Amino acid sequence: MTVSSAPGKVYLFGEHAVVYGEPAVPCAIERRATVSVTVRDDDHVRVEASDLSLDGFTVEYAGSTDDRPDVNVPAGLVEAAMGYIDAAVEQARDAADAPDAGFDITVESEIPLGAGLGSSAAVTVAGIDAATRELGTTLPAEAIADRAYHAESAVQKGEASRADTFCSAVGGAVRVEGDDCRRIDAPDLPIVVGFDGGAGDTGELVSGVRALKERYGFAADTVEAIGDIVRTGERLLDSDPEADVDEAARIAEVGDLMNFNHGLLESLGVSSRSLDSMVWAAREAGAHGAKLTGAGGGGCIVALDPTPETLTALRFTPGCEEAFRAELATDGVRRLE
Ligand SMILES: Nc1ncnc2c1ncn2[C@@H]1O[C@H](COP(=O)(O)OP(=O)(O)OP(=O)(O)O)[C@@H](O)[C@H]1O
Ligand SMILES: C[C@@](O)(CCO)CC(=O)[O-]
Ligand SMILES: [Mg+2]
Repeated sequence: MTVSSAPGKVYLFGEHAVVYGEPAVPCAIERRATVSVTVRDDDHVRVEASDLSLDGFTVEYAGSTDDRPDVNVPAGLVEAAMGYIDAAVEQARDAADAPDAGFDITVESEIPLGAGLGSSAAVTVAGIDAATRELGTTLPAEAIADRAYHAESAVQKGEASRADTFCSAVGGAVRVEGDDCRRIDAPDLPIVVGFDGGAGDTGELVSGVRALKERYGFAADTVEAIGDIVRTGERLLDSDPEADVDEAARIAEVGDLMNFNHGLLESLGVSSRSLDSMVWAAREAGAHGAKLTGAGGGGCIVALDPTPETLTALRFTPGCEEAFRAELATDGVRRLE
């Protein structure tokens, strides 16, 4: 058996716009998906994913296309639920040149699904890494990232950037612009996450932004303005900590840019009432900045606050189900067994 884990992420800035070639800066956080893989002696794929619950049903399925789970939920939902694992299996078979390999796979995850923390990328990265190693091939993190991008992109019908998968594979803070992916230095950021208990559909939200952008020049300008925020933000993150910039002032300015970024995401239609109320609760509690993270529609916000105030305020905010501090994950994919 091989076991790999990979982290989730928050976006400091740039989600959605990154799909159209603007830069983005996601940061990996210490919440992980762990995938265990054992090769089988036939070509079947059996997946146990206890976090995948659809309207109260817990799904446990065998993953070969002719062997779908026997559960009372619409086939489309099940297909959507298992798409990332299926795509990861295909990538591993291709990487190890073993088209008929079968696997028993178990997925465990600390990352809420569909909530903007990159659960799909983490499961895909950890799944490809564990399955390729189980077939005797060990790939560098960058190659795992590339395969995970193609897997996510296939499931999201071409509507994916390299940002989530690269960040999850290599860890730390990263900068992604088109095919150019790199790790960057970032100051120690006091990240707080608020979660409304809900989820958004990444593919649908991305299509919604694309439609707005094609319809209105000012929506296309909004996407470009998000890119400008990222370019300003990355200069701030990159400034020499020894220089005469006061660290607290620098983090406060990063927060200002996050606030601006949230406003633009809201105009593009990807926020929600509960995301907005968590953002406002964080701002009123004195956070340096707050924005939705990931695809939006529901799920998580990210705020910066070194004090306990934002965490406390979020815990008392109607619509916020969970709030926690997130540590930067300096490792990306981790090989556990
Ligand atoms: N623990 C898990 N077990 C199995 N599949 C999972 C698990 N976590 C996530 N997935 C897959 O990822 C999908 C959610 O991906 P989606 O891209 O919609 O949200 P996200 O990655 O959590 O958020 P975002 O992309 O906005 O950061 C689930 O429907 C499922 O297919
Ligand atoms: C909305 C999006 O920008 C981030 C989702 O976490 C989609 C993507 O980059 O693939
Ligand atoms: Mg995702």
